[in-house]
Amino acid sequence: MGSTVRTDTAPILIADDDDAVRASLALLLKQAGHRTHAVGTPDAAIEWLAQHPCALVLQDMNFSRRTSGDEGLELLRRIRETHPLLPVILITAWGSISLAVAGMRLGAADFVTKPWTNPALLQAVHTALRLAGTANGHDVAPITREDLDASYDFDAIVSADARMLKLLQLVGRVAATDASVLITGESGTGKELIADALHRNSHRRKKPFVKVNLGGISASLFESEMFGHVRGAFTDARHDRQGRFDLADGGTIFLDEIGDLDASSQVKLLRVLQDRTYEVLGSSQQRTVDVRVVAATNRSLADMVRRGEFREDLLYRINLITVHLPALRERPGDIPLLAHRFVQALAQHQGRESLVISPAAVKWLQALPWPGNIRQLKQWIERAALVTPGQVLDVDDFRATSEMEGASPRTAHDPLPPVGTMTMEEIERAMILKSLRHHGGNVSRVADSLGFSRAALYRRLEKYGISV
Ligand SMILES: Nc1ncnc2c1ncn2[C@@H]1O[C@H](COP(=O)(O)OP(=O)(O)OP(=O)(O)O)[C@@H](O)[C@H]1O
Repeated sequence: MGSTVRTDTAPILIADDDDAVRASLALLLKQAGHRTHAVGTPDAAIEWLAQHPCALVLQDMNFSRRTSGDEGLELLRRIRETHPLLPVILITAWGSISLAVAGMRLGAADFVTKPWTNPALLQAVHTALRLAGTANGHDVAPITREDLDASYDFDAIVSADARMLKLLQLVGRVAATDASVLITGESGTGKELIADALHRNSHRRKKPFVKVNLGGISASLFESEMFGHVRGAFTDARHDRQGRFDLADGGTIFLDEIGDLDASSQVKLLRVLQDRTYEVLGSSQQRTVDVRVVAATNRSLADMVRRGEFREDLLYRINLITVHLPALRERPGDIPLLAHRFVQALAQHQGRESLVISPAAVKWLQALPWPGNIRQLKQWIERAALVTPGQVLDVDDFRATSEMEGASPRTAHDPLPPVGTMTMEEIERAMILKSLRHHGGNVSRVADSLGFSRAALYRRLEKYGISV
């Protein structure tokens, strides 16, 4: 589980009133190569911290007969006041998840639940130590693309946008840790590409990268899909089936469209993410898994938490780090780079070595709003190359696609309804209906033309009550 490379030189402080817990934590951490110091009260913890360097605090939530957890939260608050950058991991009891959530809000680095599993606890400790090292090393100087390419493998990701470069720097740094990462952003902004980059730049790169589209898995199939089943586990289970977690063991599991997960599957996912253990359906055997979790969504999980549609504890579990990808219209400077890269790839692929895109066409593309982001840009270029017999892709070659999809440059005459007459949702609904009519109800083509994945389109069809 993880590596046992020492990333700290200062000791880890263990604060727990139970002698046995202190002793077993100290032993576990010592075996993993860390120095420790243990105390039994919050006051002793604060006193020790005032006089010693410390790499991380592992603290219990209760120090007396009271079991409210208030003492733990108070200790955390005091530590944050004097040591704002020091990572603190809370040890909470199962069932007191709201306490863990309160602690995360106060700035805890992570929480482990009692009874803990040693691999999960060590993974949390190593991740928090590595991330703390990362945070303390924040640069002030802007990063250049050359610097990034010298340190990381981001070959597949085209961008020179300052916001993207900063974000890629963060991706490169957290890739080395086992921290769970949540990638957000509109459809087609490159979330999967970033997930892949996290894996590629991690110590897990030679192990599997397993993508699971949670939007496509029904609640009844969730366990069998994720944890596997043994023959006879249910009526249709004629063979043993390996689950996705097992397939990803040692590597990275990419949970795409995590905002689409129903309530019962959310609990099941939380359990395995918490303990790194699960049971194969139909067998009572517990399995332990060593995975790095990366999740993605184009929905706002914070809003979903507020509406009671997504568990807050699960959100904290999956987003130790959040990476938000800007929409393509927010980084139009990347459009020429992307366009040239896509044309180059096509030229190679189709053996049309001299295929290029004209400067005028690039400029024209830069003025478009790109609701389907980079995926849509790529599709347009592929389509234009398909219909163009010549070697130069020009404005006219794109115009046909644009007219077909009802898009036009922002600088051209304004085809949009007057401000205040339609909401974004109404526009989206109207556009989906228009595209459905145009493509005779062919969902794949509609998804393609709007720059959505099929899953994303189906979600919208359901949301707007459109049946096909
Ligand atoms: N920065 C980039 N450089 C080159 N290609 C990119 C970049 N970003 C995205 N792409 C390409 O655009 C397409 C869409 O990207 P990706 O599938 O990663 O988006 P996504 O955000 O995961 O979409 P969705 O939410 O619909 O699943 C892919 O073909 C990907 O290779």
